[in-house]
Amino acid sequence: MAAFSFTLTPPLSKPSPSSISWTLFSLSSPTPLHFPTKPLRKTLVVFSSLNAKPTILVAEKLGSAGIELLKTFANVDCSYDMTTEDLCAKISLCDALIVRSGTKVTRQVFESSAGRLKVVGRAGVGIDNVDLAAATEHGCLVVNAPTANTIAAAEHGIALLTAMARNIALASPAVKAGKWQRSKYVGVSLVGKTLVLMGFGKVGSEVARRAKGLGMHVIAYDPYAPADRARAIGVELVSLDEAFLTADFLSLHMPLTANTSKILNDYAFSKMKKGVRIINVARGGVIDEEALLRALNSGIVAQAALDVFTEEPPPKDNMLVLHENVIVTPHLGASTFEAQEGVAIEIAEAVVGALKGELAATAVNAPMVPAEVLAELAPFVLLAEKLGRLAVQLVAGGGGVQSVRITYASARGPDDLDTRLLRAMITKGLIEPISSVFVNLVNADFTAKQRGLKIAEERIVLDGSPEKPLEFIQLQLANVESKFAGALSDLGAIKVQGMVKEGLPHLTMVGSFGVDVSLEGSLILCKQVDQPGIIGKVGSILGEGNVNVNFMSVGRIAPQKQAVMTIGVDEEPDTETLRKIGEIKAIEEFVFLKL
Ligand SMILES: NC(=O)C1=CN([C@@H]2O[C@H](COP(=O)(O)OP(=O)(O)OC[C@H]3O[C@@H](n4cnc5c(N)ncnc54)[C@H](O)[C@@H]3O)[C@@H](O)[C@H]2O)C=CC1
Ligand SMILES: O=C(O)C(=O)COP(=O)(O)O
Repeated sequence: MAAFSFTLTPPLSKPSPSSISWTLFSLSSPTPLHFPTKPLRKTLVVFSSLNAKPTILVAEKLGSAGIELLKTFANVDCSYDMTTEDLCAKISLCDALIVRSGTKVTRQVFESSAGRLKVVGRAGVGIDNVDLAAATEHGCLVVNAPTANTIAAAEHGIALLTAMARNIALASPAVKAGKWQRSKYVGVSLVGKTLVLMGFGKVGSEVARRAKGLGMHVIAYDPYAPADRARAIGVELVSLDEAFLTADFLSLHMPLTANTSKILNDYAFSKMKKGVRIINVARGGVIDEEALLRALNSGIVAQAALDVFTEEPPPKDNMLVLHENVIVTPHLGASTFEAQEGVAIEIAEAVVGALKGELAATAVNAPMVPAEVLAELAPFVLLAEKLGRLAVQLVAGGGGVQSVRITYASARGPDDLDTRLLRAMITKGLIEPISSVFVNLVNADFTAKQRGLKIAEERIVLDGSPEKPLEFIQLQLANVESKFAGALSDLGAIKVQGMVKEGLPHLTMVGSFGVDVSLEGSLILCKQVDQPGIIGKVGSILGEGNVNVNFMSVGRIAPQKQAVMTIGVDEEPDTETLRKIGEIKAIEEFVFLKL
């Protein structure tokens, strides 16, 4: 992110519903808008504060190092053990919320925030307690802390595995109660036994390393895991059926999703060897708990060690918890001092970064755009938004746009250009001027879909330097009428095209007319019959109206034929000035556009 700085400035487009607003990648221009200028230092503004510091609500216990870090940037409200009602009541006063697994961040929470909540930080891995669809619809970024508790979770998995195999959890209270029952607590050995890992991601891999050290034969079921990573650790990836058929111990390390929900069910247990032992430090919901109870009672499952439950805390009469062959812990996987300090710092950095405008590397509901891609795309990001704003203002009537065709011309191969950011900004430009919706990278595709805006993207590979990510961007809006007929292409679509020159966005084509104007301030487009004196007349009228002209350019089909004049202006002309321009005889049509 070295090429960017982040400033706190008012949003460009419209007032925010709260003191903090998300104006993703709007440009705040630190120099007066005169043309030509030197390239500006771009400032990406994601959140712009109109007044005080942002407020971050920490809803569950977080390591002190993380709290201290948050306090350097924001007002921090640590309110633990809130009811849903308490949370909903507070949330409209908060810009960010940090939770662990104990808080359900439901649609109701996002609705109650009334647009103020911009970041939810999950201080841990699993985000199954956050309604991601609702977050995205509300333009709220969700970030997590996916790495700092990996080892703790893996160590807890191994602790449960060994404690279960040697009956430690049962034997210990018995001894404390004065019972010396050595034959009752004879265990099973681990060496040479097959451990199946369901899910071979960060935690699964760390469990594998440790289990191999215990002499176990480790295999894994994970259709998405890279085979070379498994090979490097000496783990074979197997099919689901093979996993069920061969396991002596089966340990779960997958996220809870629609696909993994109740993946251990009656069918799965029916395939397993009699006497299999189950460990779950992932999520309660990946096991059909009633099916597990049946399998324990029938003897298919000899023992289970559970850290997580479908309902947490589980009800007091939960038959699994009370089962004599089940050992349990209260969701302790991530609960080591070291992991909690690490997670707290990881999430604090992610949340503060997101509030400052950095694209979080751990964003869960937004595309992750690497910093180097972001750096080179920055001027094009601005161009994309400006072209969108310009194109939609050329549409006649308030019906908006139903479809947009975006053409990216580049000397790079089609696979070497990440357009998600550009698409999001074009969507922002097309939608924001005609609605009250704030569009950002999180909700752009959702907002477009919701408004029935179809986006078609195409790439043209041009000769040129692949150093530059793009030569030009072109937008075409089909099936719309235009308030400026000169903006229509031969096929009747509104067409605008632009490129980046010296780091600044430029408009280079309107309809079939080549133009060249820096996309700053506002713009007047005039269509006229090409003849001497027009530029002077328009210039004088604007001068009389105290409107500073920063640039003029004329694009014509041929001498004495029709031409389009683009005039960049710093101030908005009053109606009288615009009326006078319209009265110039040779001018056939004109339009004033705010960028
Ligand atoms: N008990 C606790 O306190 C803790 C629990 N966890 C949980 O452990 C689980 C794993 O965490 P990480 O390893 O950090 O996540 P990860 O994302 O690194 O790994 C998850 C793995 O599951 C795999 N997977 C996804 N869908 C699958 C499917 N249908 N079948 C098989 N594999 C599938 C993925 O390909 C991935 O390799 C998560 O559920 C997380 O919430 C993590 C930390 C602490
Ligand atoms: O990181 C995870 O997925 C966990 O399950 C840890 O949960 P916790 O933060 O301890 O409530």
